[in-house]
Amino acid sequence: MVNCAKCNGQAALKRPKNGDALCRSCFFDAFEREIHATIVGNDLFVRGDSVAIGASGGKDSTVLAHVLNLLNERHDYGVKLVLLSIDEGITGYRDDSLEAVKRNKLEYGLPLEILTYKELYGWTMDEIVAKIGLKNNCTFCGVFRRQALDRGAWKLGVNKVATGHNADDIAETVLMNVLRGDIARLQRCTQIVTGQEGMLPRCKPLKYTYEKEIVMYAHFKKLDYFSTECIYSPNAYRGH
Ligand SMILES: Nc1ncnc2c1ncn2[C@@H]1O[C@H](COP(=O)(O)OP(=O)(O)OP(=O)(O)O)[C@@H](O)[C@H]1O
Repeated sequence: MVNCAKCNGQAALKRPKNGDALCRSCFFDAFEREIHATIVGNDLFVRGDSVAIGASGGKDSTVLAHVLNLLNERHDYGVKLVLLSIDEGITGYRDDSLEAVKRNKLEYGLPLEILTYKELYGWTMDEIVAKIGLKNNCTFCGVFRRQALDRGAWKLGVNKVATGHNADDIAETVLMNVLRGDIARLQRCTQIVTGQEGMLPRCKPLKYTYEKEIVMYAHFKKLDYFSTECIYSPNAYRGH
């Protein structure tokens, strides 16, 4: 038996982040404390903020919604949280993942707003892919989503957006920008708060959280999320 490095009980995992052997409860504690430290250390929220959590139904945004809701109560941030989902119109993917978001809305007691590409742009991603095929479709979708999240946030009257981007996502983005030689983006992409002119600030509370630990946390906490990859992303540069 391996002992928990914190409480000496039975360890349940070895943390990918630092190799510590921890029991479940000490892992939850460390995981949540680190996200709290990121929020406080970077002044991500101030009392009275209204924050839309970009909720895709995937593991990252589900863990983000769960942890923000918990920390907001535990540490009395005084922040109003709302779930904001964008339905890109991808049959067999987003329709299923949005069902997970709807269940989370009930579980966490948070309001949920869903905006669709169809109503915003007149096209679903299914229709776009039928027209342009599986080349550059992720680029379209990414640009649309960024704007859709912003429009949804204005509609909800919030002053900030939080997304579930994690440390692995950011490392991938750094690598992609190096390979593309995109110096401007390389500098921007590691910032914890972004927001181009005229857009609401966006923050990434999971910036220092490892993807593997997010999966472990979601698994041990039995969080309700949808784990399939987008059916239209096999050619995406990120995956490559
Ligand atoms: N359809 C969407 N609606 C709302 N927010 C989204 C949507 N897609 C992505 N996001 C936001 O952007 C973040 C990063 O997007 P990414 O494509 O990595 O998400 P994912 O793999 O679909 O799901 P997740 O990141 O939740 O595991 C998400 O964590 C979420 O906050």
